[in-house]
Amino acid sequence: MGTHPKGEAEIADDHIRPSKLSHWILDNAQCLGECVHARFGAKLPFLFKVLSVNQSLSIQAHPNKANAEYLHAHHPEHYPDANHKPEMAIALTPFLGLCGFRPLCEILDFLDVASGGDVSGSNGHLLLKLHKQFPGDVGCFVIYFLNVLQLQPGDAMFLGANEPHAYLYGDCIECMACSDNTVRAGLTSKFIDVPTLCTMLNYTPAPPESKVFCSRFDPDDPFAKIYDPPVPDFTVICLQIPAGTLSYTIAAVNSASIIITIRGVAIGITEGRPLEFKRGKVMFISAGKSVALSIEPKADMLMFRACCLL
Ligand SMILES: O=P(O)(O)OC[C@H]1O[C@@H](O)[C@@H](O)[C@@H](O)[C@@H]1O
Repeated sequence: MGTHPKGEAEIADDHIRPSKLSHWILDNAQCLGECVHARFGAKLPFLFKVLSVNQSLSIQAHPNKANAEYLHAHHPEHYPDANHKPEMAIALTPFLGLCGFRPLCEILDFLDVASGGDVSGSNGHLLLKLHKQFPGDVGCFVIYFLNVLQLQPGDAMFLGANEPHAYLYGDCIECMACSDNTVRAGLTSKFIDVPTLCTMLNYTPAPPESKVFCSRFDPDDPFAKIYDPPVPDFTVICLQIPAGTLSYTIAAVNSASIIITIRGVAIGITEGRPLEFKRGKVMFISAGKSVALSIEPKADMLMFRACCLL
């Protein structure tokens, strides 16, 4: 959901022309909000996704802005744009991922096991699972160097520049800067750029709990939880409206936003027309616009909203 040329959003509303989101934004640049427009130009700065990970995604890291510009200029065949790609994953189901280098003592313990020590707690099940998906791929051994994170629904991890990571299993909401620059390390048949990877990685060891990204409650809205990473490109707001609530207003923010409904049903009125919010429906909301919802109160409603709170 966004305007990256590799997967552009189409507007599925017969009343609206042009139907490509990027073209509509160019014609209606005020929808982005003044601050976003001033900072990023007439472009939506973020990409929003739902990932359903059955087979593990590649072990990878994303370049910072300066490195992304360099890599795109010198190797455009591997680095398709000049933007950085900080990203955040918020678990929808129990979710397994790798993130950042483990504390050194843990890595040393695993090496000890490999040379004949105790074999309990060796992550053998995960190793075999990955090896079944990617036979012979040395990336399978990365589970002994990177933290294995088990996230519960609502938990998040933020992947800043140069942070090694992988998504191994589960469903998540993902938001990132509008880019597709990935430097891969393993668990993939795609291009792996070892020299670039080795020079850029964050090698600082840290415990897994330090890799779980904390959200905060919105003082103005008891139903909103804000995931605000330390980058300007995006923020994600989780809206969870309890069963029994009949109405709720999606508040105006000063940037464009994209909102996806995960659970629940509601009718929103915009420009005098009713729009149905239900599982899988995606709405684009212009900066400064609010949407009043009439909610089907039998069950709770869960929505995620990507925006840019500058
Ligand atoms: O290019 P590959 O290795 O398939 O990785 C691409 C994947 O990268 C991750 O960082 C996420 O942004 C995913 O949404 C994306 O699908």
